[in-house]
Amino acid sequence: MKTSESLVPRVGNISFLNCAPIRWGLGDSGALSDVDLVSAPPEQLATELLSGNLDISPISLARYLQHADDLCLLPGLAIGSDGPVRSCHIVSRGPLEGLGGRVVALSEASRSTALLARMLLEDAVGVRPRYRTLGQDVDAMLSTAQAAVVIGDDALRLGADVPSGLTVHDTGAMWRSWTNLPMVYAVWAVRREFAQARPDLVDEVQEALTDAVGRARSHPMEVAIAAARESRESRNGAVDVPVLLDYYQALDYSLGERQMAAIHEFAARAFARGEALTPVPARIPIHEGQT
Ligand SMILES: C=C(OC1C=C(C(=O)O)C=C[C@H]1O)C(=O)O
Repeated sequence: MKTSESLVPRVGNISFLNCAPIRWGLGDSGALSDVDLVSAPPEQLATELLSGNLDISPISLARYLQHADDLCLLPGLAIGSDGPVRSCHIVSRGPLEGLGGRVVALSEASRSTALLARMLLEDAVGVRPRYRTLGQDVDAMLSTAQAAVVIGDDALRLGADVPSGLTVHDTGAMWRSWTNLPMVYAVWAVRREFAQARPDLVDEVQEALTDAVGRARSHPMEVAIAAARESRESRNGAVDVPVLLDYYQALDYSLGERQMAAIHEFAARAFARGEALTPVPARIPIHEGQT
């Protein structure tokens, strides 16, 4: 990728293992030197993008749908799964059917999975729990709640080694059996102003990210080894290579027709429940913002 003029785009990257393949791919191609890559948890990236400190970033689908007027979708890229996702779970002490009137703790790190879990519990399982939003610490969450909704590396670790007495319900699998659709947890978004001012840079970043995903897909073992190393260096604890190989098989970074249909379905179901978000996100992504 070669950036035009001197402007270096400020690009977000989720600091979880779900984006380790993209970090690996950007490093492999050398594109890392053409962008100012900012790694942080998803909610922090959303704040930075919406306040103008980032130009392009992954953002939880729920947040994107709340701010669709200010953002454009970057075509072709998302974080989702067609079935189990392995890192977005409802963790419970007993069956989900028993959660009526009980407390379910929602991780403050999540917007999409938190909303999805509420939809699944109320509209698919048919229970009405009470919710409390807490910092993502599974032990602390489960000390005051009957179930917890968790995402990212903590959830991945938990699903790979389930503590006794707990059941892990994968929200990707639940959404798939409810709707027959893949789930899109996050999309890449561009500030509308930036998309209008620098469509050339948006295209370059989009190409670099797509290329990174392709490179990572062709080197699964190298990616899993690099991600395992990354996890050992983080304060949260190691994730083993076989777990990561499975994880990257489950994760889908594409945003095609089926994923767009899934976004519409998610938005429509959430809107019908009274959520403050746009029910029909722009179907034609980026260049629509330039009219
Ligand atoms: C698959 C994941 O995708 C994500 C889930 C998000 C959410 O629930 O709001 C937000 C961004 C992504 O990190 C994950 O975090 O495990």
